Amino acid sequence: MIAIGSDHAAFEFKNKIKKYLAGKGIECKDYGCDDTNRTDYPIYGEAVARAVTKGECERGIVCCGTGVGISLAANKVKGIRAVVCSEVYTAKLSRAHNNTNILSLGSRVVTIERAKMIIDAWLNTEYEGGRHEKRIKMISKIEDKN
Ligand SMILES: O=C[C@H](O)[C@H](O)[C@H](O)COP(=O)(O)O
Repeated sequence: MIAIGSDHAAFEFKNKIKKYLAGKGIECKDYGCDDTNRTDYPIYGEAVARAVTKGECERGIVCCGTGVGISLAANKVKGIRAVVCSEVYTAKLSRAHNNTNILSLGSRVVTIERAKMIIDAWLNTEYEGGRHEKRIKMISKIEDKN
């Protein structure tokens, strides 16, 4: 199950992503927003992040105008590693090396066709572990200092 969320700027974009994932047989749970009325991305970034850390969903996809604000909000939740991507290479490496658990996309930055390619790369790449594990643990330790 993938948790998904957006602000108003990416509402239509999110719906296209949901349709794309449904076509692939991937289930999504939508944490809002529910229309194009202007709203605030931290609400949805946090909601998706908590769905992931609570284990309601395995991973999350969030979207706002640039993908930046909503990823910043998600990254404030302990245990979240959210990445903003506008190309496939970073999406793949963020999984393989950084074990990202939330993908963030900017509806005003990438086309929906590019977003689909980024999503496919991100969903289909496994974390490699090994030498990267120590670094992920170091990130967790930074959280513990807060
Ligand atoms: O990082 C923030 C996002 O790109 C927001 O989607 C954006 O700031 C919303 O802008 P506006 O309220 O002008 O639609």
